[in-house]
Amino acid sequence: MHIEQLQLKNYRNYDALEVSFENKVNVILGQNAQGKTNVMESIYVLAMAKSHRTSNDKDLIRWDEEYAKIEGRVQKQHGSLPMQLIISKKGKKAKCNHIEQQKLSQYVGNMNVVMFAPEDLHLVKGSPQVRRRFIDMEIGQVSPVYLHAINQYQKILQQRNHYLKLLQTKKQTDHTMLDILTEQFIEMAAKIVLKRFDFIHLLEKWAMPIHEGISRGLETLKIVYKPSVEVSEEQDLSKMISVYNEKYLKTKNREIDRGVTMFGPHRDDLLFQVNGRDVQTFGSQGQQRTTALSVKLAEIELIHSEIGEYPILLLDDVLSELDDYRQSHLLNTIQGKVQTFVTTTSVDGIDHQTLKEAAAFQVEAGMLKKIQ
Ligand SMILES: Nc1ncnc2c1ncn2[C@@H]1O[C@H](COP(=O)(O)OP(=O)(O)OP(=O)(O)O)[C@@H](O)[C@H]1O
Repeated sequence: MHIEQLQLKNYRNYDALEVSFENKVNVILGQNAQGKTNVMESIYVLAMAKSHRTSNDKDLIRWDEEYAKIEGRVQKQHGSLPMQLIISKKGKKAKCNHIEQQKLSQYVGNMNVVMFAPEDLHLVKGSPQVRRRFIDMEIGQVSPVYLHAINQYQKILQQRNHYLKLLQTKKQTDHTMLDILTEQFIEMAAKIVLKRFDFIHLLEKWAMPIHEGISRGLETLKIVYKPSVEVSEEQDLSKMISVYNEKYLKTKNREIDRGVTMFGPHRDDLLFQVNGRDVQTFGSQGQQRTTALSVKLAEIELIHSEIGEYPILLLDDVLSELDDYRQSHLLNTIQGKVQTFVTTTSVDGIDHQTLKEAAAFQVEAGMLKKIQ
């Protein structure tokens, strides 16, 4: 799939923008703080209804304005798909094919993107929260059911935490409500973790050969899902639920003491191993970069295998961060099959045929113009 046209209104430092892109590599050139990342972010937000760099939607609205609007026309195998997202201080409204979507979980997934930005290096060395967010966003793109489950889980988790606080502060003494909430919580937890096991399995399947290629056959990548409870990939839903129930009984008193939920997918993590060792702890900078790059490239293939179309790739400020070999590997992989956006302050040092044939745009103070 590819985005043919993008329109912005009051988005970050863009007052109004209307631009057509090409179904190949689109290079967005500009000095610092001119609006390169903002364009990339707007494409990401149009697809995911969430930013990759802020959890506060209001940040996306141009200062002193009431709302921001992103519109795009996405060309897919089965035709053209207009997408629209309006972000106001009251919330978000999403339209797909001119029809308002009641649930954002139904909207997300119609347009698929993979973003690779400097922050993605945190995927390996950052906190578990970064990796959980990555898993949820990526599964959500290919499975609206999962996105819905995650939203439900967050709601139950909040209610459960609230009730645990009441028990902790003795404003409540009856445990019946906690048992009811826990039953719902555990069912959602088990469903989410089952889906995550499947996803990680697939991601590893795609990432392993890619990583081997980038490391010239020297490194074997493994991706391991680390649950906060002793559940495993081999278990079915009912077995998992019983493992969670045992955990609940064991930790119930401590949870009440602390007033917070102490187990569940919101506490799980992901481990990347190269040649049997944890990359986060033992990996060199280079190995961490290769791992992040392999995972991103694997995501592209995974989305393609799940939905039958390649997603749009957004490379924000990362190309110049990669050495020549990794740069070439990346550009060779996407060449001719993935619509790609690349931001950079200068094309010096990026010497690849794909970029020489790219469409180029110049950004200056929130204005974007095609230059070639
Ligand atoms: N809500 C907003 N309203 C108006 N301007 C904003 C808003 N949010 C950010 N900006 C401004 O947008 C400008 C451009 O930001 P952007 O992150 O796109 O820069 P960039 O071109 O990617 O730069 P760099 O190369 O340094 O990453 C910044 O000057 C910032 O102050």
